[in-house]
Amino acid sequence: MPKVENKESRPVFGGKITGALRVLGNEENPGEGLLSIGNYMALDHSRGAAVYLDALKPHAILICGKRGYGKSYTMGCMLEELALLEPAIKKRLASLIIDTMGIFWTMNHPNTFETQRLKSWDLVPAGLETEIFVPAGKVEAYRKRNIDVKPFSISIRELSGSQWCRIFNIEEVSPLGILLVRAIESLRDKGYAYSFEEIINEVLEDTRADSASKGATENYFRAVNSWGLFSKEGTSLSELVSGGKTTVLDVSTLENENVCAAAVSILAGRLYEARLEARRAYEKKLMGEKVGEEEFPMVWFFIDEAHIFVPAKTESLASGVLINRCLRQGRQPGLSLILATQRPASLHPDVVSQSDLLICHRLTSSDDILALETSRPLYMQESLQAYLKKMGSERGAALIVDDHSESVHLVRIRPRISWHGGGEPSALEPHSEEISEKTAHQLPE
Ligand SMILES: Nc1ncnc2c1ncn2[C@@H]1O[C@H](COP(=O)(O)OP(=O)(O)OP(=O)(O)O)[C@@H](O)[C@H]1O
Repeated sequence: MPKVENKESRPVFGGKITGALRVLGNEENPGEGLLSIGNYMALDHSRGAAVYLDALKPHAILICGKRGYGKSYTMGCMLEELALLEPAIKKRLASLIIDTMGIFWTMNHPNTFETQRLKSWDLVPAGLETEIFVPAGKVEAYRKRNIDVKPFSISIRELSGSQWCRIFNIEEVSPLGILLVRAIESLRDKGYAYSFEEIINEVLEDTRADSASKGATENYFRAVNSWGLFSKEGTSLSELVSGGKTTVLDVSTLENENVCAAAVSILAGRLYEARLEARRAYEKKLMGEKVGEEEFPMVWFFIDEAHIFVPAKTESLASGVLINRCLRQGRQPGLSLILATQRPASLHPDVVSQSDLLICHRLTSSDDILALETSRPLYMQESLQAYLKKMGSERGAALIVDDHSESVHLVRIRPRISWHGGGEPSALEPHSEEISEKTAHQLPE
């Protein structure tokens, strides 16, 4: 990775800068742990100096933009760059992406579709070592399509009675809700893992509930069982996340948004706890104490379709942990949160105000622009709308607002080296050159 001491790399749009700008996200970065995300784009749209993001410190990053202008592509570039870091830094970091659209499994394959474009950037197609997890009950369906996946499940006992009520959209004070909460809390009190069968038995044995509520509860849990996301023990965090690893958790088969939010909430809570523990161990090590265990890595937690998990006007099952722990307190334990959305106006306002880096692709809806404008940093000299107008409509172009150097940058995100699975399908046949490139590196059927 080249060392960046580039005096040319000043932001196109000015802003307050002290000395030469080096790396976005950390003014003190010594030229290591850099994510090469693209190049400056001059106002005449010619290519300028390279742009890097800092990966040494934890960050809260919001990526936004209207449909099809590069959000998931940019997240893919960041995942690639984290996977390509120098070994000494890479082993202390881990990437985990919640893939709501089922498009990141393709990262194992080289991007032979854009070989020519990559060449113009001095890049070559390359697949990345990625582990893909899917709900345990869906593993066979993926394997039948020749997609190599691992099973993921959440322990049933991680969810409280009131969380189950949210998942089923049941009022906690209804007869059904009361029965459900009573059964779950009684099982949780026993302190061991339990299955759906044990929940159903607990419900059926409840002497205070009516038979209609019992029957309905039984039906709900039988339906949940068929989603294949829950099990008695659940997948351990260390299986999912470890130093140097890129993990994709594909939740695209889960149709129930509340369940996705519950899964994210549990994972985010566990990541936060694990990092707090790692941080304590690190401090002890600094104080000279012997600490045996391998350190849990600093995690870069990526979430696509973030408006589902941290909505503006209501609370999802994941809102609390994402906002209060990951966003507000995540920096201290070393947890980075990267959220992407098409609809900033539908996001909780704290996401915008707590993000230290905003990567904004094309946006045209006035609601969305206003949502970002409302927490517009004072150092922005023009309105966001004016900046976006200058940026134009090129896919992959992005405005980056960096709270660290208090500056605004116009950047063209680099092409992906690994296969991007989120492109729009076209009714036209691919160009003949693309076909020949593709058949030379055929993707599995
Ligand atoms: N940096 C880039 N360089 C070149 N092409 C890009 C770039 N970013 C995006 N594109 C093109 O735009 C297409 C759409 O990008 P992407 O899939 O990231 O959209 P999105 O913003 O995530 O859309 P959605 O909101 O629908 O998920 C890509 O398939 C690719 O062809």
